[in-house]
Amino acid sequence: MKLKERIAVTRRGYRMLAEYCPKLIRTKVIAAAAEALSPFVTIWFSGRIINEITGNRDIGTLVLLVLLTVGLSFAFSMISNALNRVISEKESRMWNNFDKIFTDKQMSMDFADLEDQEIQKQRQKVQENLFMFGNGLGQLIWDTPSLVKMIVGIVASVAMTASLFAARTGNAVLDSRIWIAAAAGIMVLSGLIGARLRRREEKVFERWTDNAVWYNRAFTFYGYALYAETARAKDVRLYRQDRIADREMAKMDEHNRKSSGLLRKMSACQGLLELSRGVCNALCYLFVAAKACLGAFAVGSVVQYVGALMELVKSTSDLFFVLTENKVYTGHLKGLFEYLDLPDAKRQGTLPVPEGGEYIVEFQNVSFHYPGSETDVLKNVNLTLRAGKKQALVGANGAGKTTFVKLLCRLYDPTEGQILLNGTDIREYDYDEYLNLFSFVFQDFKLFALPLGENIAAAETVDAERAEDCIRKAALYDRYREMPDGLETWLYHDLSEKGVEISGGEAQKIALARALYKGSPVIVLDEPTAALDPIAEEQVYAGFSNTVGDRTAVYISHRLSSCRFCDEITVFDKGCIVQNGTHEELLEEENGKYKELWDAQAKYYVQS
Ligand SMILES: Nc1ncnc2c1ncn2[C@@H]1O[C@H](COP(=O)(O)OP(=O)(O)OP(=O)(O)O)[C@@H](O)[C@H]1O
Repeated sequence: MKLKERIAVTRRGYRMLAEYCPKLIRTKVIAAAAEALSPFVTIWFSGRIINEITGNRDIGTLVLLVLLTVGLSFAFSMISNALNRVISEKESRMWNNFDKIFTDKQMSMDFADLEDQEIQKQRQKVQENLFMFGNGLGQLIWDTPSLVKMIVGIVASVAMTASLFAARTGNAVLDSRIWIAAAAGIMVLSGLIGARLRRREEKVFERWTDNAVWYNRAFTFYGYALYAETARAKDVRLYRQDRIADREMAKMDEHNRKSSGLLRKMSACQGLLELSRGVCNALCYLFVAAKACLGAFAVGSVVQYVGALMELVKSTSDLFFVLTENKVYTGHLKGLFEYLDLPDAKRQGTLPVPEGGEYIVEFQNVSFHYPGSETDVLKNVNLTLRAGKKQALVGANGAGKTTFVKLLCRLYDPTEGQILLNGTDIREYDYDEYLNLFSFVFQDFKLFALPLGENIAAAETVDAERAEDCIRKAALYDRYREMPDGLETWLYHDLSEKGVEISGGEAQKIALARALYKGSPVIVLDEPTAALDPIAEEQVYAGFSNTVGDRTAVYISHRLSSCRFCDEITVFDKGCIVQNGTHEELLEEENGKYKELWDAQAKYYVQS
């Protein structure tokens, strides 16, 4: 990456940190500057105290020096403690804040992208890099204060060692100015070695993480999700799927064994870096000791010079390291930004949805295939949903009914043709406003481990009267009355010990109540009564017209008898619409698909 781009990426990283972790970097920078200055105070005053003891031995000066040393160290440590408290409080929220970056993106990204394997791999890689290793934003947070420490360290140690080179011993070799250049050269060299090793380390790391992405995902699934999630744990026990999990975990052990070789290489790099620093330190010691032996300065100054030179070696080598690190973390940040910048096609529309009035949705020659597949699951579909119309969609499994609904709510866009709302392509409307027109109950709906009322209102504030009305319409009232805390009753035990477990049918009724509560002009129900017992189903249908009122309703069901109340029934077969009409009209079509489906079901209800 070119320097200009690295600067731009780093700046964007700082902007993102300011947005998601406000004031964290600023506080860390101040704490780092205080921390960096603190050892120099001790080094400088220690030198002065030793010189005083070995020189004038003036008690007053000694007491003053000791008091200043202790007082300043105390002041620095108080400042550090106060700042560190603020930092740890902010850092404790940091990972949650990072998590929010990903949840924000996942909420706004196109639904189709959530299923796209490549995009999911991309997300997993940047997420694991950040959360497992702190790469990218984490490095930026840690490296910025380190950079400040180094700069302060270099400036302070140069200031404290300047007199070392000026001090005369009378020996031409030791007094030569060449030592300044030599010291600078050795430090730069040590820094360059450090930087080179860091690049090597990063290359090894890259190879390791490339392989690790899949294994981490598999590890979470086979090592945790399979056993911990009750929905899966049941089947795992009944079908002994733990044996498959054991086999896959054994493969992962093999991968980890290979990775440990790479990790060994990484620690070898670290060892070499320490060695180069050690050599530099030894040379510094020799130089200062030689000058002191020849009487260039008092013993106390040895402490000052050695301490300051060591800080200089460390800071210079760290500075190179951090500058190299910038190449590394800007690479990780770039990966993060590429993921965050994936276009959200659904959110390009800006037209406001007309308020009130009648909504007519029209599918015009719509065909669709899922991302990554070439097979059209909807083929040239034409259908109009008029305001107030009760529309049923029926057909065999896999005929394309749910896919039709997914296009209606723009989880996906048609691959051919268009969908119009009051004559305008739905892609032109503001996405959130468009979605507000619909209430959905999908087959695979999900409720949350939250109070019942919040589940129904999909919000923290619940209109109790309205919620209870919807509960009644969804035939849940009897069960609701048994719930210990009414609308405050928590569902499931995940987050509350007092939570109630609910059956599949009860969950479906709650999902139905949630759709009714939203009160949108169009309600879409994908097999809303599949899990209901016959009496509850009858209750829902008996009140259905009343419930739906003059709203448009799209209704998918395999129980054809429950579609009879609809104004129009559309029959799907292999992605095409093959019939349209009322129940009676469709039954008259002797060789029609509808009659075939109807007869297949009806024979079980006819007494023999
Ligand atoms: N996310 C997906 N990716 C790829 N193909 C999919 C996806 N979802 C569904 N399909 C395929 O699209 C076809 C239509 O599925 P759809 O769920 O629309 O049928 P359906 O009529 O609602 O069926 P059912 O009555 O079983 O609910 C099926 O062949 C299915 O395998």
